[in-house]
Amino acid sequence: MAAMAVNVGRKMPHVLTVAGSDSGAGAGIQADIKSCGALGAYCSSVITAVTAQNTVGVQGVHPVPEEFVAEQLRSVLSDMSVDVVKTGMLPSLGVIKVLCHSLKEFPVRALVVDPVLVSTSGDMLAGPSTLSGYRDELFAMADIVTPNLKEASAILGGVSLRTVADMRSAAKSIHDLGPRNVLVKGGDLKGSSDATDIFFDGENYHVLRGSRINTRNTHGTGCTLASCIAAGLAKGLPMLQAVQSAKAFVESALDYSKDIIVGNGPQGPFDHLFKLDTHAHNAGTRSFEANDLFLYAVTDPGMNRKWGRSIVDAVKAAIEGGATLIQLREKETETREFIEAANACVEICHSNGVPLLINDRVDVALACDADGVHVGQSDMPVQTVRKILGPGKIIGVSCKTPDQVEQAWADGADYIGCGGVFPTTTKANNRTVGLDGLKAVCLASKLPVVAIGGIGTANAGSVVEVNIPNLKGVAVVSALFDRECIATEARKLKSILMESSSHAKISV
Ligand SMILES: Cc1ncc(COP(=O)(O)OP(=O)(O)O)c(N)n1
Ligand SMILES: Cc1ncsc1CCOP(=O)(O)O
Repeated sequence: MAAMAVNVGRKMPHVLTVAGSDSGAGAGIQADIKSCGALGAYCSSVITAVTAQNTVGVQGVHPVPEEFVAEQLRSVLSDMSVDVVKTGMLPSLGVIKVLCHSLKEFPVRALVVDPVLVSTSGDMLAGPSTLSGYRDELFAMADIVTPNLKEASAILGGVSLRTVADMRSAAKSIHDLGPRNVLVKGGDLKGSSDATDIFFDGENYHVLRGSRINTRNTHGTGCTLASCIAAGLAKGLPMLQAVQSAKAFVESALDYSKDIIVGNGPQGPFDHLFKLDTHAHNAGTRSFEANDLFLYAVTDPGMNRKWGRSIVDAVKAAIEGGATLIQLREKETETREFIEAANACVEICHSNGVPLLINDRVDVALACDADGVHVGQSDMPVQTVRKILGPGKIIGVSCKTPDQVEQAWADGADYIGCGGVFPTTTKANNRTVGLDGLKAVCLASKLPVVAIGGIGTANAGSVVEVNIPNLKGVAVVSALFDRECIATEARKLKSILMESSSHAKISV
């Protein structure tokens, strides 16, 4: 709703990265900021060293004086309500001591330690005294430590790590040094055809298998994984889930970026934001804006049959009348026909700058390269949908309660559909939550919300009057598609929404 567009007073999930700058921007601070941004967490940064590096290797390291690291830490931690601190390159024992001191003065919810000792090109990034600083001071404060095989070996005095069984015992030995959880990353395990990591929480081992992506663009993988874990924790995920979704993100990003070319050296960076490879899938997908929810038109095959219209004509008419988002909710349409219609609708929607989502059917969304999917509480879980569709797509989820809203946020949904706000005959056996239920959902949600269920010209104004900033619009089925002229009804509804929101207290 035009007047519901301002987000006031929302606390952002916040990660502070304490790490080195990588001039080539594949790793370090630059990778951390991009990763957190891609996952929807704010990322502040304390720079511990400036490095001169590129895709060939590290040409120079210029540590930042310890007192100035301390000053940066104080600036951020005293002001910005940081949820999670993530560490990368800590170039001296002094910097580790400064960090431990700051974390005691300004405690945070979680500490993620990526023990950066050696760069992927083999260059040393920390001296021997730093290693003792990790072991003797920082690990005891850490919620998770994420060494690769070389780092795990160095931490444990040079033990050789050649098998998954070795990784398990390394995880246990590192856990004995104090961190609550350990992730030993096996990406470099010789002779392994996949990317197996071992997660140990002090009681249970979890073998996390992933695909090995064949690419030179792996620079910054460790920084990215640790930052994604930190972002997940900042968003409220439990540790194992944060690790699993971070691993899935890194795998998708490596796969997406496998053919991009930046620099001439043996190790290239990858694209955290899924934007650079214009030939890859998801390219050109329009990013989600909450105001797209303003007038959300949801199709219905029964209504189209009743009025003798095709799906494509119905969608064209809704867009002509001003719909800002389309969902194909084709419960009874055969898959072949559904995909053909969806392909045509994607073209129409995109040439009009309107995103298109598919209800429930992730396979159809993939087949037609739709902008995303809307799922309900008993459909495919949001985390699974995200894994399949990747981070660039829009995922909406139906929620009736604050608990469901909390889960949707943690799972990485983009918006909430809340309803039925009013009784409806379009969806059978659907519990009505009323305007009070809608308010409760909006107040609990950090995500934008769209109201659905029994909404039309007669009551759209009362929905707008709920007047909570993250309520961004109405989703309607019968008020558009069970009418003689879809475009006319869309225009009427849109002008009511615009008029009512101009009276709402919150201004644009
Ligand atoms: C925008 C929007 N909100 C809610 C729903 C309902 O989805 P779901 O709970 O999956 O129910 P069905 O649509 O599958 O009957 C929706 N489709 N769109
Ligand atoms: C799909 C759905 N989810 C909750 S209510 C509803 C139906 C909305 O249809 P209508 O706008 O015709 O009431």
